[in-house]
Amino acid sequence: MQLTNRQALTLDEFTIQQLRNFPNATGELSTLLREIGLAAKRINVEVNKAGLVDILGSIGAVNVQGEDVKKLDEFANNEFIKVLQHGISCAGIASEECDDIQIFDDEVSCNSKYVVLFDPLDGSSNIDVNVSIGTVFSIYRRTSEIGSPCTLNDFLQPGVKQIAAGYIIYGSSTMLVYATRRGVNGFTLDPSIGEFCFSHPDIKCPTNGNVYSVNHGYFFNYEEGVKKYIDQCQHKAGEQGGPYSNRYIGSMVADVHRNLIKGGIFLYPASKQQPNGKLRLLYECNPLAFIVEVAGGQATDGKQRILDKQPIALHERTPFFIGSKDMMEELEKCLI
Ligand SMILES: O=P(O)(O)OC[C@H]1O[C@](O)(COP(=O)(O)O)[C@@H](O)[C@@H]1O
Ligand SMILES: [Mg+2]
Ligand SMILES: [Mg+2]
Repeated sequence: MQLTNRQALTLDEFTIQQLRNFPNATGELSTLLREIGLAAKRINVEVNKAGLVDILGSIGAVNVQGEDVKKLDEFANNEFIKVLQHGISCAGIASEECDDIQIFDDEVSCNSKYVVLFDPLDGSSNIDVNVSIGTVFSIYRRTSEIGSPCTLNDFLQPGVKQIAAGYIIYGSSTMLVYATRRGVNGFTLDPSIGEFCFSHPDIKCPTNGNVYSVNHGYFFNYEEGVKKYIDQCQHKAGEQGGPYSNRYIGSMVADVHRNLIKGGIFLYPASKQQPNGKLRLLYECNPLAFIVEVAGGQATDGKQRILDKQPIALHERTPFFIGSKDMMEELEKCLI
């Protein structure tokens, strides 16, 4: 039985082929996506042998968010920075694990047009227990002058200005999914050749679904509208007749990936303890909102479209609701 599709384009081949549609393109974005693919493969190798080598557990420090930094968080962060700094397309980065932006000030980087924001490992609480985790990234064209070092303002752009965004999910297989305004495509890592291969063309988010993803433990701390919607999910019959199913992995990339493919909604609302929610606008919510919107879904903070929010600070947090269009519209009615 032939299980590997040998016809599938690799990520590198795919991005090079895409260039044929844009004869004037410089190829910088394609190069950047391939560099991100390389960082992802390096991280994947470590994630896959995490129980065998001394890479589980914490480094014994907290990050700028006040959260415990795991060894794999640090490894993934360093790997991303190294690959992007050695590459030719990125002028600087912002990361969940770095207090401040990192400006690459060598000549090649100063002449690069893109900045990249990322959450190197998403789902930190799942790292040590072999549950799916992810990486999220967001790409903007810089607004500062090419030829000079990038600036903070290059990173504080609303999500609607993203040129591309994506995620890697280290799950039962490892996948890289990325979106440009033209569409969302998915690539599965084929371990036999060590390449991401084109497996999920033109991903569309189903307009409806049966799954809602939320941390029920905080239920009594959510605002009334959110509680009303969750209550509705528990009582309302989904397409298959029964009530909606609750699925909450605790790795947002994995939860949103499932809902993107099968239909569903993910909620991380504000609560009494976390009045701005938990998730970070720039490198968690914006990229996922961009991908899901290009795929036909929606994403809001409960009041406003995520992609329209003007960021004020690098690590700002926001309540986050994202998913299938019809489910998002139902939620909106409850939040009024
Ligand atoms: O345990 P909680 O409060 O439900 O939070 C889980 C959420 O926090 C996150 O782990 C935050 O991401 P990091 O692990 O990158 O900090 C999300 O992936 C996940 O959805
Ligand atoms: Mg995260
Ligand atoms: Mg993280």
